[in-house]
Amino acid sequence: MVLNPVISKLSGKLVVLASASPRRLEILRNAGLRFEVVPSWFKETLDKGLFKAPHEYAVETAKQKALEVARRMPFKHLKTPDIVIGADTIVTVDGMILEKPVDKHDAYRMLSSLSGKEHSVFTGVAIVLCHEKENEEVDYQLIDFYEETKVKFADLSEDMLWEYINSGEPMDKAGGYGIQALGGMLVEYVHGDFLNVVGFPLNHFCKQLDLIYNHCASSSDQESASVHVSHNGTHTTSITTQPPPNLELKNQDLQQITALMDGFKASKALFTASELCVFDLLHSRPRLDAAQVAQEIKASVKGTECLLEACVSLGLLKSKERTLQKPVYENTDLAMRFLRSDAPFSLHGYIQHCNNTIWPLFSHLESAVREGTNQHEKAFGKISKDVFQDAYYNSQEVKLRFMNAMHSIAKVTGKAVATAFDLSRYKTACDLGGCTGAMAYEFTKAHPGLSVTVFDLPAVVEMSEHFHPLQKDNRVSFVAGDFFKDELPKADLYILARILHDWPDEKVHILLRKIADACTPGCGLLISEIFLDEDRGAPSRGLLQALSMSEGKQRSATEYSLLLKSHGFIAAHVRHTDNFLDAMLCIKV
Ligand SMILES: O=c1[nH]cc([C@@H]2O[C@H](COP(=O)(O)OP(=O)(O)OP(=O)(O)O)[C@@H](O)[C@H]2O)c(=O)[nH]1
Repeated sequence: MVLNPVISKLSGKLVVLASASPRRLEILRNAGLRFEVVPSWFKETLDKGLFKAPHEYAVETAKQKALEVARRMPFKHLKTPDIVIGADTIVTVDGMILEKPVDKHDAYRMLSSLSGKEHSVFTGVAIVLCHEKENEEVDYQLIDFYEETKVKFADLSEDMLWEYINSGEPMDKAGGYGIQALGGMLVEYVHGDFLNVVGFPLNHFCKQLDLIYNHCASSSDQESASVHVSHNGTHTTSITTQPPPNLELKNQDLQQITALMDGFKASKALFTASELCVFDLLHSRPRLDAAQVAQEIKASVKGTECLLEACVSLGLLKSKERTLQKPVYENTDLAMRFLRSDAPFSLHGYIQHCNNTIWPLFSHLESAVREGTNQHEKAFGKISKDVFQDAYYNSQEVKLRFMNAMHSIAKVTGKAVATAFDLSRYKTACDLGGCTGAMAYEFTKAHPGLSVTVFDLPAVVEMSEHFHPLQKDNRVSFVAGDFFKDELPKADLYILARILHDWPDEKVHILLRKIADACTPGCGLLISEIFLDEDRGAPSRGLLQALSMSEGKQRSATEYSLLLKSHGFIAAHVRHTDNFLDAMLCIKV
């Protein structure tokens, strides 16, 4: 017989069936398996609402039944089994999970819900492989799978129902019937494994043993395997071999955790070097040693030495050893391009903002999470009602720092956003909240026929000329106003770059309504944001940024397009730019 070699693989092993079901015992005995029966004490009380699909509930119950026996045996039976098998059978109909009826009325409820309909029978199976270690501890490797069989019942009259219930057969059976006995008379057809309905999917079990013992997952194999077998058009069987709980210390995992734990130290080292203008100094005077750098930045030699060495380890500086002399330092290419304050793509302004604004907010993250509120008061000693009003109408220093931060991000991201779409049909654009105009200049550079009006708060427009490029472009102009309150300049393309994430949906609707009112059909609206993946699992840049945001939230491209759609904008294209920001072009219909 074809399957016998698989069953024979278990000979000589202590196999335990963790089940009180006489049907399971019979099915496995008939297959020639030799085993002990130790019924599980696990109470079948898992919360069904916690499972996405019914089979997950059956599999989890099977696992718990088998694990309970595997863990109990070494203590109560003073022997460790090699293999423990657990199973759980359920019936599903109309979104309900039916187990064994608790009384005759429950049996009536179940059987009448099955009458004249097709239902599914799922049996979840768990195989626990026990590995005894030298110190007498036991490792458990868990393999689980499930099988689905479809069964159709004939129409059942009340008389038939009660006659069957009064036979006593339904009481210890999932769904209230035993297909192998009187219950077989109620059934019109069965699609799939008959024994699965009775309580144990023997064929699938043997295939799984074959996988374990003859193919990939030997009992000592710690790797996971996943195999999906499709039997026929009516049902699909899944086999999932899962790794045991991983008790081994893997260096790669440890490195991942350490990198996360140390992440803040790396950020702070970068912020400090940037704040102390180390990268600017080493740009104008490369190859200084630690004492020379310390003197220039007015810091201690010891502290500077540590900071420089840390920057070398982070790839921001290079050190050159000199025989019998102290090492000297210079910027790496990365520092030259992004960290010196006069570099074309300098992030210096944004780094200062991170250090002075984001860092203090993050140091109160625990309170922010507990309270769900902005931690401005704790971090800066005063309540914040509106981050922008605070940033712009606070001290001159704070305002400049904030504008610098926005400017550096816009310079780094501007080209990718400006060139994401063909905008040749637009002649006039309005960059709402366009701050220093850095993004607007990228748009006019990329689109020769386009003029851009930057619309921002009066305090911003007043300062914006400090940031204008040397070669001024008269296609960029500035208008002062509040986009929530004032009339928007007329344009056939509106740009919202890094604006919407700062606001809750209510405010986004106010702004979009104003833009929609200013638009004629065919006008464009270009939004640029970090678009979260649709399952909101990434990118972490966006998700981490959300932790310190006051009122706003990060959204996926679909979430943005739904907001826009409600104001008559159809999302025409979405571009993931690989830069800081993604972009979406919408058209007013
Ligand atoms: O057609 C049939 N359908 C179902 C059965 C039997 O129903 C029970 C299902 O219950 P469960 O999976 O919880 O298993 P228990 O009997 O409680 O035993 P455990 O100790 O393993 O929890 C099962 O016995 C099926 O065989 C049937 O006989 N015919």
